[in-house]
Amino acid sequence: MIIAIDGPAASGKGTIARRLAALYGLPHLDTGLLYRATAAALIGADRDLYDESAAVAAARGLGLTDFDEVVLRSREMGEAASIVAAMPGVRHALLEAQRAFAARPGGAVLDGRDIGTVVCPRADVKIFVTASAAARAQRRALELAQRGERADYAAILADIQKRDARDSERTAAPLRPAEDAVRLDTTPLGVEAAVAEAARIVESARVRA
Ligand SMILES: Nc1ncnc2c1ncn2[C@@H]1O[C@H](COP(=O)(O)OP(=O)(O)O)[C@@H](O)[C@H]1O
Ligand SMILES: Nc1ccn([C@@H]2O[C@H](COP(=O)(O)OP(=O)(O)O)[C@@H](O)[C@H]2O)c(=O)n1
Repeated sequence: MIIAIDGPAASGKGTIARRLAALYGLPHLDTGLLYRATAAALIGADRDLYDESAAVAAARGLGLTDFDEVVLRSREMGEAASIVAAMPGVRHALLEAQRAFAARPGGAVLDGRDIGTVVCPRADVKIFVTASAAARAQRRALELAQRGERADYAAILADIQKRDARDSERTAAPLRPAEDAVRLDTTPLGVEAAVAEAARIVESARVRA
């Protein structure tokens, strides 16, 4: 079974994807880390983030496991990731590895922006996770504060809105729900309720299959 989870920044898609993967015994790929790692490689090599050929080379050089999540999950890296993610060459360089991950025997759970639309258009289950920008900014502020990163709510809200706009308005694989995705608004839901609702969506897709 392939489960595709998409949605905007800090909507809770990673949390839901990890929990569904554990529930169904499936491997999980957080595809945002690929774009974050591409950006981190450019920054580490002191290259311009808008240099598409350097970004493509960085994307091609990535493994799927060599991630330092402490560095990659910073605010700065989220913003940098969305710059390189708008480049068609970068998306193309990362596509095959994501599809190969999804094609593992037994299936997989992938989360990102274009899993249901581009990476796995034939996924068995597609969930598009949303939440209000205010709820997402609050969650991300709490997450960053827990990790010891300075977390100014207003700045995080502005970051999220800018990144949502860049991700939705780009021409290469923009953030949007697949036509056959089920939408899950987690604004009023805690983690447990959101995961339970996502599991219910998976179960009803399995009944239909
Ligand atoms: N339904 C929820 N209610 C409250 N907090 C949540 C919920 N879902 C996720 N979180 C928290 O919000 C933050 C962002 O969630 P995450 O799953 O990483 O989002 P995304 O992968 O969409 O960026 C994390 O700290 C997570 O624990
Ligand atoms: N499948 C994906 C995953 C992430 N991305 C890009 O990578 C950035 C970081 O993604 P992420 O999922 O790690 O970010 P959060 O939603 O966790 O804040 C996004 O803002 C997108 O620009 C993408 O374009 N396609």
